[in-house]
Amino acid sequence: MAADTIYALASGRPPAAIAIIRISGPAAHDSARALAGELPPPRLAALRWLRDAAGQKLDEALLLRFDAPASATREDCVELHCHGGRAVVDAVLAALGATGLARLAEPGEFTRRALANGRVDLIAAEGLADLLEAETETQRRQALALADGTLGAAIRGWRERLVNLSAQAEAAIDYVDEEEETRTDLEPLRCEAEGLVREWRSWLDRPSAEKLREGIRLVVAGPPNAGKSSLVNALAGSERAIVTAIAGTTRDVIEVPLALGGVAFTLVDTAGQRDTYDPVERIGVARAEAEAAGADILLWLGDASDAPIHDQLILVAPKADLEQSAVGLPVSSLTGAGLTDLMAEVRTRASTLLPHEGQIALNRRQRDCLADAEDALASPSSDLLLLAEQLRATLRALDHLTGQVGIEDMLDALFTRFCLGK
Ligand SMILES: Nc1nc2c(ncn2[C@@H]2O[C@H](COP(=O)(O)OP(=O)(O)OP(=O)(O)O)[C@@H](O)[C@H]2O)c(=O)[nH]1
Ligand SMILES: [K+]
Ligand SMILES: [Mg+2]
Repeated sequence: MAADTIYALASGRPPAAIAIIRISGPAAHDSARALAGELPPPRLAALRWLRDAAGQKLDEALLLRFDAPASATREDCVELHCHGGRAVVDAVLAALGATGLARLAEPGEFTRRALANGRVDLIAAEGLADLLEAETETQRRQALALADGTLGAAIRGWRERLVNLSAQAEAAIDYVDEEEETRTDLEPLRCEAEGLVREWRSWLDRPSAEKLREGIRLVVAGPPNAGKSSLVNALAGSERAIVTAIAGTTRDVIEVPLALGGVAFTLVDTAGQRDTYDPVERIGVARAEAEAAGADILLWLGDASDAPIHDQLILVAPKADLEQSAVGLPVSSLTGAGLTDLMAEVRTRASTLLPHEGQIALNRRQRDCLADAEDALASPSSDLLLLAEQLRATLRALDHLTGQVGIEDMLDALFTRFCLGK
C-alpha cells in the first residue's frame, strides 16, 4: 500500500518543556534529513540542529529514527524532541511542510496506519483511544486491558478453537464425499461449540464499558411536591433545581453531573408525575416518565404501588423530618438525615451496573460483534453442512471483532492438521 508521509505534533499543546513531533511514511527519513542533516542509526538518540530551507537555525532537538517495520506504524518513522515553545513547534512544523515531502496528519492517522499495517489490531486501537480519554483510574485500567492485548488474547483463543472446529467440520465434509457410508460423529463438535457460546454469553452479560465513561443515570421521580428537586439539590450540594411549595414547579428535565466514590453519575431531576390538562406540564410528565424508564437507578419518592417497574428501583420516603410513616428509605433533604444511607445504597446498586475490578468489559461495537458470533452459533446444527456454514459465519463475526476478516488461517489449519493425503 503506497502511503504518503505524515507528520504531527504528538505531545500536548505547547508551551511545554518538550514537544515531540512525529513523522511517518516512506519519506520520513528524507524529510527529517532536510531539516537535521545526517540521521543517527535506528533507535539511537542524537542531538541535531534543525534548520529551515534557508539554513536558519530553528531549534536544537533530540532525534530518533526508526526503520520500517520496527516502528509504531511499521513505516519509516522519525521523532523530533524539540523545545516545547509555541513558536519553536510552529517553525519546525512549517519547515517540515515546506520540504514538500510530507503533509500534516489527520487526527488518529498514525494509529490508523498502525492498524492498516497490522501493528495493532482493532481491539488494541480501541483500547489506545480509550486510554487517551481515560479520566478515572478504573477507566485507565479498563483501557489498558484492551490496549495491552488482554482482550485480544482472549479473542485469539476463541478464534483458535473456532478455526479448529471449522477445520474438523470441513475435513468431515471431504470425508463424507469420499466414503458415502461413513458418518462422522458431530456430537463432540457441537459440544465444543456450545461451550464457546456459553463463554460468550457470560461476556455479554457483563456490564458494558461505556457505562464507565458515560456514567450512571440516577433519576429522581415521583408525584408533584414529593421533594424531588430538594433531594437533587441536597445530593448535588448546590441549588441546581427550583424548589417551591407549588406542585408542578419542575417542568423540564434537569441534569447534574456528580462524582461519587470515583464513579461518574448524572443526577436527573424530573417533573412530578400526575394527570394534568396543562399542555406544558404534560410534556414535562411525558419526559419524566421516559427518564424513569431509561434510568440506570431510579429513586422513587412516592407510593410503592405507583412506582414504575424497574430493575434498580430504590424507594425513598422523603421529608422524614415531618413524617415517618411512609415505606422506603427515610430521607430528609432539610436536615440531611438519611442521605448517607441513601448514597450507600446507590453506590451498591451502581457497582452491579459497572464492570468489576479486573474484569474486562466490552464496548458497544465489540458487544455487537460478539453477539453476532453468539447468534451464528447459538444452536449448533446436527447437520454437517449446516454446522460447517454456522462455524464459517461465526468466524466471520469474530473477525469483525478484531477488524481482520479472512479465512486464510482456517484453510492453513485445515491443511496442516487434517491432511487427508489429497
Ligand atoms: N420539611 C421538609 N420539607 C421538604 C423537604 N423536602 C422538600 N420539602 C418541601 O416540599 C416542597 C416541595 O419540594 P420540591 O423539592 O419542590 O418538590 P418536587 O417534588 O421537586 O416538586 P415538583 O417539582 O413540583 O414536582 C417545598 O416546599 C420544600 O421545601 C424535607 O426534607 N423536609
Ligand atoms: K414543588
Ligand atoms: Mg421539582
